[in-house]
Amino acid sequence: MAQTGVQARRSAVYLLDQVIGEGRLLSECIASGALERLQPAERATAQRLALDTLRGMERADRMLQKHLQKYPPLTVRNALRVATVELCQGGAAHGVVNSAVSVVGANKRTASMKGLVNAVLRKVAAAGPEAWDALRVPRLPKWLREPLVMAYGGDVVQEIEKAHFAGAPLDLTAKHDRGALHRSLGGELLESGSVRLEDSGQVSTMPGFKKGSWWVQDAAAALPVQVLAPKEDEAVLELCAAPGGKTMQLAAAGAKVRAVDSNKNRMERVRENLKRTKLEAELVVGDAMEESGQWDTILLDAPCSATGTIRRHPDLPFAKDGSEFGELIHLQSMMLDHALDLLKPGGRLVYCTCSLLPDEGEVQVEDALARHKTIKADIEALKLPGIDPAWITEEGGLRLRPDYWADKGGMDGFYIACLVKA
Ligand SMILES: C[S@@+](CC[C@H](N)C(=O)[O-])C[C@H]1O[C@@H](n2cnc3c(N)ncnc32)[C@H](O)[C@@H]1O
Repeated sequence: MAQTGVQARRSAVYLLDQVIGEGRLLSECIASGALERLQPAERATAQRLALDTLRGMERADRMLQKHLQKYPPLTVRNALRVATVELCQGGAAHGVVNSAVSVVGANKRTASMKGLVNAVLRKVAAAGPEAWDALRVPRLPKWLREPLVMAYGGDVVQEIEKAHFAGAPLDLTAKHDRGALHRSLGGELLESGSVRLEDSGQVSTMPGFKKGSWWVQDAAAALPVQVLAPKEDEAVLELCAAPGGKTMQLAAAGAKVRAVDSNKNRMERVRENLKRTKLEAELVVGDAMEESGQWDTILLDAPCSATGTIRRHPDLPFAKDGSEFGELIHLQSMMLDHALDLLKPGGRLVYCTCSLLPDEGEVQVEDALARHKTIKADIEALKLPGIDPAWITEEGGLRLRPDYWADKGGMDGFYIACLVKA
């Protein structure tokens, strides 16, 4: 058994311990150096194993519970989960079981459980992918499932869960020429303009990445700037800009962008992204609530629960419990009020969140329209190629869900509204 496989699995188990035990997001763990000591290939394997295990956690636990009389410590449970997902997704039993035994054996506190791990995983391997496939699609935790069932109904939530379980393809936004990007990388050119790839490999080694001809951006996340439709040389205030996917779209369209974000580290990523793509914007590290002046065109991509991105971030339902969402919802309404105050008469503002919760989308805009009598929702701006008019909501926003475009590989959950001042 290759030592590299053991390293990657050990790191995957560590990531799961952090997410489930400490409530940390994978992105935070990785940014703080959790995978730093691994070679690039091991790092990719560790991340893939952690993501696959989080997506399949409910099934893995159901497979394992038959063979466990009581729950072992979290690290051992996570080693069992990683191995179960690998086995049930076709991994070779001998290598997977031996690696899991090595991972557990390498830790003094868990070494005594090597025998248990070996015995349980051999039974899981015998049950195999058939038993796995017969289990239901993993469900969201109750704290998130309940409000979504209230909003969309149980059948839709099951479809959303299917999309979460399937994961997400890789969507790219072209700096200028989407046709050329499609010809160079293949995949599918979506009606909305994104190029969608199924199996990409390492992003930074793909043709055109170093030259800055494109960037990674979910097809749904690329829509708010299309709704705003900035013109060449138009001045745009972009509130909450980092890591800069929308900043690059605005700048590529020729807009003069003032991009504001309060997080210095995240703003560094905007700077790097602009440098790679050779695009320009004025970058401001600061609080959106302290912006002043009057603008014709504003984009507000407010901080939110990010529950629309679970296909890519299956750690979110495990790391969070919804307790901080109330604060975010309050911040969103304050930011929306402030941004509307910064809007000149006749100006337009696009408000968006990558959330599935109506409290962060439909309800925010409905309430803002009630508070600001001079503001109207512009429904025409939402009618973009690839967008079903049935997705336009009562108050005049656009609700996007992971179960939409199911035959094409889905999209992130998003809410977008275009508000104009009389
Ligand atoms: C949804 S993300 C923005 C994503 C970004 N627009 C993009 O497309 O890449 C929300 C951002 O809001 C920022 N943020 C949170 N509170 C803020 C505040 N009070 N002022 C400015 N930015 C804030 C966060 O740092 C985070 O980068």
